[in-house]
Amino acid sequence: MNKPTLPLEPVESFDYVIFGATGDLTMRKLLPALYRRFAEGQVPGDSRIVGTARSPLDDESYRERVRAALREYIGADEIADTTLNRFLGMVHYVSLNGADASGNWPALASLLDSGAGRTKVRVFYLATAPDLYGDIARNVAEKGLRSETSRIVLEKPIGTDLETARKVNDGVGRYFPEGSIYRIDHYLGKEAVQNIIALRFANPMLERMWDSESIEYVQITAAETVGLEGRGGYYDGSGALRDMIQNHLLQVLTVVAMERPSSLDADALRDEKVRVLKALKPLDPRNLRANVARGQYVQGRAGGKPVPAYREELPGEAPSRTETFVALKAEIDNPRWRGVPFYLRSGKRMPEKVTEVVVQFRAGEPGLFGEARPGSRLVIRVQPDESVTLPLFVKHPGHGFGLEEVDALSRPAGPERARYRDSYEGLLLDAVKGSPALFVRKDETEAAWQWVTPILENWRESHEAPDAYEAGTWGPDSARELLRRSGHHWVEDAAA
Ligand SMILES: NC(=O)C1=CN([C@@H]2O[C@H](COP(=O)(O)OP(=O)(O)OC[C@H]3O[C@@H](n4cnc5c(N)ncnc54)[C@H](OP(=O)(O)O)[C@@H]3O)[C@@H](O)[C@H]2O)C=CC1
Ligand SMILES: O=C1O[C@H](COP(=O)(O)O)[C@@H](O)[C@H](O)[C@H]1O
Repeated sequence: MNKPTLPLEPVESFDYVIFGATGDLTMRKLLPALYRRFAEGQVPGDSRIVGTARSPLDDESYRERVRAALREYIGADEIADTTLNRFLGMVHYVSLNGADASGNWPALASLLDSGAGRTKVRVFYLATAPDLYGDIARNVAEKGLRSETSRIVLEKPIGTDLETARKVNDGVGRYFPEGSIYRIDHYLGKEAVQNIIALRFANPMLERMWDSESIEYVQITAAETVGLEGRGGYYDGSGALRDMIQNHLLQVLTVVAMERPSSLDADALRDEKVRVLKALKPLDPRNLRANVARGQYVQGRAGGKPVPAYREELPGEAPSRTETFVALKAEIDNPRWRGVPFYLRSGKRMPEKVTEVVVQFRAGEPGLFGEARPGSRLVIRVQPDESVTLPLFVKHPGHGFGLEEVDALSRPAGPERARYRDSYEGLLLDAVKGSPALFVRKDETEAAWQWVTPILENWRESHEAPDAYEAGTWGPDSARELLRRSGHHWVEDAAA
């Protein structure tokens, strides 16, 4: 068997232009990802990273910020001074209001066109508020910055509901063809999420059992221990449904539920994913509580320490109805999945940081070995550690037919297995390579919003507050009730 390795060949030289270059996302995720790829030899030294934002900085002062950020967000033992200095040599800064046509575009254009600039791959990465995306795309195009090989990467969120998502998509789509628009969802960059595709379609045994006849329900959980982390301004206008479910968890659901694609090409994959999103059964707004639980954390504990309530973490005194937890029951109305609940949940201030997919197979018949054996449970752990487990019953060694459970499928992954430490690393280079398979197509985003928007509207109109849950717990009782009604329970309750 060949040992699987990630291709680490260098990509071709590029210019990465980041809008929002002084922001948290750029400093915490984008630049560390580019640095690591550079340090491991994938980024040619004549590439350039051009930061833009309104702050009046020059190359040197911006480089100092980048240096500090890399030291903060990448472990000191991972940074060699010589490598860091070479990386910083690739970094430039142009002070620019991306939404303003009279901004300093000539300076950016002349920097990009200098040297071999026009022949390089050019990636525009939009890491500002999304309501600026249309204006930035227009200015990039009208100021002549788009080249033959340009791509534009859009950070989430693409809008805050269906209408605003369409506005963002149409705004950018006026200046860039869909084939060059890369909507990033960092969950698709996670090794274990990609592995679901391999597990499902490289194992005929699993592939044949992957339907309502064999599977009783699926749970997809993304739990975080953190609270607001200073992002209250953004989060309070968003909430867990927009922040995690509409994008990341629905993307994971598409990978779990899609039909076999005709190939691994971007459009073949995305055609199948969008079919799943379009087959999601609309939730009945008159009976929403039967299918959706939402919560907001109150004081409790995290990491063994007392932590404040969500409302206390927000600036100002105003009460908030923003949900920090959502659990919902989705159904996919197609022949493969009809009648199989897909339980999705995500929350802040949960007892542990864990993202996993649990596929619960149906129970067996009673008889030969006494009572009916519970159905097997395939657990695909995405993070913090990556693993795939499928316990099966075997005969206990010795006389008689006592049974015991053993792990039939197990792929524990220590850090040594994961070549990319962060999912942005692979995705940022995929944009350079012109490989959009792990990015979200316009119709996918809009189909996801189409399904989610009525829930948001219902919450807005109902004026009901989210259910309280103590920080450090698995969410409000309503989340457990949601499954209990169908005779199911969350995986941690099953283990208790
Ligand atoms: N932070 C995170 O972990 C994540 C963030 N996101 C999303 O990414 C986007 C950026 O987030 P984040 O970095 O946290 O936000 P920040 O507020 O930290 O940064 C915003 C950036 O945009 C720049 N900016 C604002 N207005 C303009 C303008 N008119 N022209 C050019 N630049 C401008 C700001 O710089 P200046 O003021 O100097 O212009 C700053 O660099 C948001 O949409 C967010 O929702 C998505 C996933 C995770
Ligand atoms: O997009 C987001 O994701 C993070 C969680 O990402 P993960 O890779 O750590 O699971 C979440 O904290 C943040 O609120 C959200 O905007």
